[in-house]
Amino acid sequence: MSEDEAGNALPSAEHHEGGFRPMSELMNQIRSVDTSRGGPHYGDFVEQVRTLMDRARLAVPPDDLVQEAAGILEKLNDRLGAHVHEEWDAPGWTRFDLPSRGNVTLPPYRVDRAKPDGVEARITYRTFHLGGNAAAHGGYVSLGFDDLMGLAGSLYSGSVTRTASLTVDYRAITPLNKELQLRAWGERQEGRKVWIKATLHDGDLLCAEAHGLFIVLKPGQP
Ligand SMILES: CC(C)(COP(=O)(O)OP(=O)(O)OC[C@H]1O[C@@H](n2cnc3c(N)ncnc32)[C@H](O)[C@@H]1OP(=O)(O)O)[C@@H](O)C(=O)NCCC(=O)NCCSC(=O)Cc1ccccc1
Repeated sequence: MSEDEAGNALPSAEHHEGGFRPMSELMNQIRSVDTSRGGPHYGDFVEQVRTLMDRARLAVPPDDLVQEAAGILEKLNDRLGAHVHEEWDAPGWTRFDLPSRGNVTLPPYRVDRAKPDGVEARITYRTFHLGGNAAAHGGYVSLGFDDLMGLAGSLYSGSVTRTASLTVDYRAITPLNKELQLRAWGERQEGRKVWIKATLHDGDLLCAEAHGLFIVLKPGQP
């Protein structure tokens, strides 16, 4: 994707008017959102991109394969570049039928429960998320927390929130390629400030826990 195309992918002024307005529309009118963007095989595409990232993390290919892969990917990126849209039109936030609502940049998760009193999800850190010594990278653990704590913050407060502060305590290594349990819930709210807690478990083992301050956005705030 060229820089021009990347520029086109940024939110337009129209969509930024009212801050996270499309997200709040999504929270309020979840049933009316078009979940078919990207078509019936979009999930296969996301899965192949994820697998490519897994392979890229650990593969040691010979140079002829490196060149072949780079050539194939360059052609594919050129073709995909012709179909880049701005963020609110992309399937990567509306595909609730897919892990992480179709957002390939997030660790894949499935939400089992999302209510004002809390969110429960199953999340899998993959080979791509390797930090070292078979453990997930702490930044990706934090990414999973941020996304699902943001959801918990919005449901708890009934408004769209942004992360102001996020603290993660890493209690045990987070394993890869295994479904883990992530829970996030609101603790209290004072005005626009919403305090959210979260845990990440591998069965009975607490891998990490987090607490964060989320701020309810004012009308028009980006
Ligand atoms: C909006 C805000 C967070 C707050 O600014 P404003 O609106 O101007 O509000 P103001 O500064 O007046 O504060 C209000 C009250 O809060 C307090 N307080 C504030 N901060 C702190 C603190 N750190 N620590 C402690 N307290 C703090 C502050 O003292 C005040 O308290 P007071 O009322 O006097 O008692 C701004 O700093 C910002 O945009 N930061 C960047 C956010 C960003 O980029 N985040 C990452 C991307 S989001 C994401 O990824 C999530 C996501 C997931 C999934 C899907 C979608 C999204």
